[in-house]
Amino acid sequence: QTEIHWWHAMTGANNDIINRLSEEFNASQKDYKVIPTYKGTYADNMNAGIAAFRAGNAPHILQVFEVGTATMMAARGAIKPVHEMMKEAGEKFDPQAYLPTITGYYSTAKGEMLSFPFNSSSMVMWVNRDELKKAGVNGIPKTWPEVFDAAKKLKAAGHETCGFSSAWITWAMIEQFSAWHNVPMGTKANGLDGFDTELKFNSPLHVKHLQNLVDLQKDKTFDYSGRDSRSEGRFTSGECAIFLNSSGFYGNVRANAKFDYTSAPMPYYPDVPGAPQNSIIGGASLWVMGGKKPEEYKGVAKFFAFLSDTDRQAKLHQESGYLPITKAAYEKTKASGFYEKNPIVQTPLLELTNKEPTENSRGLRFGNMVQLRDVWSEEIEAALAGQKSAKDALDAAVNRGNQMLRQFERTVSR
Ligand SMILES: O=P(O)(O)OC[C@H](O)CO
Repeated sequence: QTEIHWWHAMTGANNDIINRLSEEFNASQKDYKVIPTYKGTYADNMNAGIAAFRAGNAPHILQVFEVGTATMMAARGAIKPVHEMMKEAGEKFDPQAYLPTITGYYSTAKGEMLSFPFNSSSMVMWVNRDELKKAGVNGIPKTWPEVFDAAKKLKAAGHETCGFSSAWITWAMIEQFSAWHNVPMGTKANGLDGFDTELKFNSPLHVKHLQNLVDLQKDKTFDYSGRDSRSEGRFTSGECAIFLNSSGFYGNVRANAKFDYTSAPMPYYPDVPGAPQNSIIGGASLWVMGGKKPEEYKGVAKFFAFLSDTDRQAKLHQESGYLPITKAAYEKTKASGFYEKNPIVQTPLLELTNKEPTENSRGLRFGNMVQLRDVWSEEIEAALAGQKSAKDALDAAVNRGNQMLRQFERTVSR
């Protein structure tokens, strides 16, 4: 039996899904055994995979979050392009079967799929309806000013440590925020049209938004929840009744929240013309590592074909809140009337397709993005702590980020 090692970053309900998929695949045939291993956060997992490649013992499959895409693409030799592997393995593979909004992220300009889309998400606003009602908030807030008002009421009604909050601070307040308001995060369609891109997210709108968060942080009407999603339990525990996080949070919400919850589109500023625009995808894809034996690639290809099966995809989407990866899985879910009964799962799809994407909302691809996020978070944290003005923090985030982008450009052109 040929072993296929799969390193991932999924916890809780999503970890259960990874284990189940591996077991099902292993039971479905005798030649290959998929062995999943949890390696920590997305950033930890990616770093572990890259370090292992250098040491000559990389896993076959590495789950990498969307912001690692440019780095993986540039890592020639370290990766085996998925379209190439599927072809060599003779596995049935039709790139047209997958949703283009998702595959576009993971493909070359020529449309060649480099990594396999697995758990794509978008960001939504998770809401605790019971607490909103208790605080006297009528309906679900749609705009940022409405969220701020609701958060003040929640605070007054007993949510002293958290009026509202968000996981993934930069994903929420810079990346998704820019797309949702149709303002550029950077030039060159946010890097999708070339690595020679420059960051632009220190506009008056971005500064105004960060300033609002800084003001509200003072008495915890907004309370910071960190750079990734490790504090998402603040929603399921009931502490924060409004919480921006991935749509892929659904499984954990269902398993842990003991209240009436739902998801709603991200808030927007109503005075911004055209807002809301459309959201962008997040989550992760599966990269196949380079330097493995043909027999091992055959097994990986078989596993990807197994994952693409319509029923399996539909189930994955419906259970996890991640997006359906194939058109067939989406159509099947829609035709079954699932979304009418489970609107929570439809929210990210409605956001992604809210309007035809523009240069500002097709997505993003910045080199060194994992490190960029840390620098941006550091600056936002300084502003939230009152050490810098919102404007200075965003100017610094942009300037430091641009330097890192130039460094990345030099590395890839070598
Ligand atoms: O929680 P996920 O898996 O949807 O990922 C969220 C962000 O896109 C990670 O960069």
